[in-house]
Amino acid sequence: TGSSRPQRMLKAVQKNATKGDPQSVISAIDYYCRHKEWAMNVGDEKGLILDSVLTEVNPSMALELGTYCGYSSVRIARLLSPNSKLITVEFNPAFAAIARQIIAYAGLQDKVTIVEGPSADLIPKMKERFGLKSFDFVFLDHWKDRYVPDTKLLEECGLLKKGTVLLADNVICPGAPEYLKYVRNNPRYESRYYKSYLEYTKAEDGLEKSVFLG
Ligand SMILES: O=C(NC/C=C/[C@H]1OC[C@H](O)[C@@H]1O)c1cc([N+](=O)[O-])cc(O)c1O
Ligand SMILES: [Mg+2]
Repeated sequence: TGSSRPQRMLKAVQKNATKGDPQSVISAIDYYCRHKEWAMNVGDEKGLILDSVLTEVNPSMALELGTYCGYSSVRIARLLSPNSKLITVEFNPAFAAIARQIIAYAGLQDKVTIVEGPSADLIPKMKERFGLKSFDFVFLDHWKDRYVPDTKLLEECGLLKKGTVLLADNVICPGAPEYLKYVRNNPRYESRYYKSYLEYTKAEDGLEKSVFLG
């Protein structure tokens, strides 16, 4: 049978990007997905907002829920300080396999740990498995109906600390209405919306940044 969209994305990276150069990997994926075949990467426009929030937070320990092909893993990991780490959770093994190769092509494999499986099962095991106390930054980009339950789980597992920043993709399109209600009417979060566009399209979408107040 034919190739998959993630496999074609990896091919585009191998063909058009420079090994060890994260920016060229990002540009190759954005070019492919804008001109050849759309894919659900956070993309270049929302990616600039992700970059600016990351630069502001400068996290030591970052978590990403929803790796897909690793585009945002590369965007995040390329901006991390030395010794800072990204843990990224992906449910779909085929996606995880492609992401591993794209992250390695960018030369960021030492900063990124991909964990395969359902976020609901993996989050409660994070402290013991990675010897970490809490996350400074969380990027939510997985199934939109998992944003609220997984945020509550992160709270319950003591994985958020005062000042932890949650950044959620797709709060408008496809939409995460329950999540917006949860973080916006919650005294434990200070939330704001960054208006942008759905990746590679003219449709509205945006990122919600929510600071956990402890
Ligand atoms: O479903 C989306 N993301 C969640 C992905 C879910 C699937 O990929 C990761 C997970 O293992 C699952 O198999 C999504 C969808 C659109 N979209 O326009 O449909 C745009 C986006 O940025 C998105 O993150
Ligand atoms: Mg998304």
